[in-house]
Amino acid sequence: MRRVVVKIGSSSLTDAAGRIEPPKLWAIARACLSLNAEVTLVSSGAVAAGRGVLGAGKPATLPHKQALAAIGQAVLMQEWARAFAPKPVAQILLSADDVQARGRFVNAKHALERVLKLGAVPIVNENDTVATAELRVGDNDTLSAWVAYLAEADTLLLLTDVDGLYTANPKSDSTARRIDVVHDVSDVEHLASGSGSALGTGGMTTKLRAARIASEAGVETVILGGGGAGLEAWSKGENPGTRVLPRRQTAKRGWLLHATPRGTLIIDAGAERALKSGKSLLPSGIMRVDGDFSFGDVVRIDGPSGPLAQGLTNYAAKDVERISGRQSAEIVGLLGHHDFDEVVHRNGLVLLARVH
Ligand SMILES: Nc1ncnc2c1ncn2[C@@H]1O[C@H](COP(=O)(O)OP(=O)(O)O)[C@@H](O)[C@H]1O
Ligand SMILES: N[C@@H](CCC(=O)OP(=O)(O)O)C(=O)O
Repeated sequence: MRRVVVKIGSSSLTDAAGRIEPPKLWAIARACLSLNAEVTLVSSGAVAAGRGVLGAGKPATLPHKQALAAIGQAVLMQEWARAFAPKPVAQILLSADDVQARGRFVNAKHALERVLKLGAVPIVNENDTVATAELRVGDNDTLSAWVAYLAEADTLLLLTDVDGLYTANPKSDSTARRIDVVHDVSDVEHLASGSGSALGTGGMTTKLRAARIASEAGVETVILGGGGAGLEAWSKGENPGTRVLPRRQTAKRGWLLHATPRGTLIIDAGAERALKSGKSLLPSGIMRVDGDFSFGDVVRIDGPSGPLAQGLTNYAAKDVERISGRQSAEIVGLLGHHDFDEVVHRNGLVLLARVH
C-alpha cells in the first residue's frame, strides 16, 4: 500500500475569524480515508484552536503562542479524533532534534510504524511548548518534509488555502497563473512569497523549501487546496494543484543532506579524493575536529577546498581527536576499543557537491 503524508495548514482548518472549523476537518478526514493509502497527517492549527478556546487575539509573544498551542493542541486532537472515528488517532509531537538526531529519528520512526500497523492515524505537529530557536523546525511545511522521510512516504501533499503554486501571490496579483508541474525547485523559488493569511507561517516560501527537501529524498510533493476536493481529485489520478517532481535520491541521503551537523571533520587532500571516489573516511585522513558530537551524530566533512560531505560518525568527537591522523589498526591501542575501521562509513555519507 502506498504511503502519503498530508500536511494541513492552519488556513485550511479555520474560519474567517481564524478559529478551528470542524466541518473542514471532517471533509479532510473523509478524503484521507478514501485515499487507499497509509496516511500520516501533519496538522497545524494548535494556536488557532487555543485562540478559539480563550477568545484571544493573535499571540504577541512566544510564551503566549506556546501557551495557546498547548491549550489548542488538546482541542485539535479531540476534533481530529471525532473526524476520523471510529479509526483511532495518535498524537505525535516532534521538535527539530527529534527528526535530526539519528537516534531519536529512529525511535520516532519505530513508533510511527507501529501506530500505522495498529490501524491508527498518526497526527503530527511541532512540539510548540519546547519551541526555543534551536529546537524549532519553525514551520510545519518543513516538518512535514521530515515526516515524509520518517514515514518513508512516496508523496507529500501540502494542503493550503490556494490550489497550488502561482506565478505570483494570487492574493495580491490577479494575473497570476497556476503552475502544474515543477521539475526543479530552483526554477520557481523566486515566485514564492510569505504567508497571505493571518495564521499561516511561511506561505509558499516554506512550501517550496519542504518540496526541495522531499524532492531530494525521492518524494513527490503536491501543493493543493484544502477542503477535501483536491485530495479526492488527486486520488483519482488528476493533478489538482502543483506537482513538484522528485529527484532520484534515497530517503537516507536526503536526510543526511539536510540534518544539522553537530561538528566538523577537517580532512586532507588524499581523504577528499577517497571520499569523492566513493570510499569511507578513515582516521588517517582526518587532520582536525571541531564541535562536540557523539556516536551516531551527523557531522560535516570539510576538504582542503571547503565543505565536501555530511555523514554519520562512528566515533564521538573526543575519540576522533585521539585517533585522527592514525591508522585504523592503531584504534584499539589508542581508545581501548575498536568498533569500526571507518570514522564515517560510505553508506552513511553523502557528498554535498553531487546534489547541488
Ligand atoms: N507564488 C505563490 N503562489 C501561491 N500562493 C502564494 C505565492 N506566494 C505566496 N503565496 C501565499 O501563500 C499562502 C499559503 O501559505 P500559508 O498562509 O502559510 O498557509 P498554510 O497555513 O496552509 O501553511 C497563500 O495564501 C498565498 O497568499
Ligand atoms: N505548530 C503551529 C503551526 C505552525 C505552522 O507552520 O502553521 P501553518 O503555516 O499554518 O502550517 C500550530 O499548530 O499552530
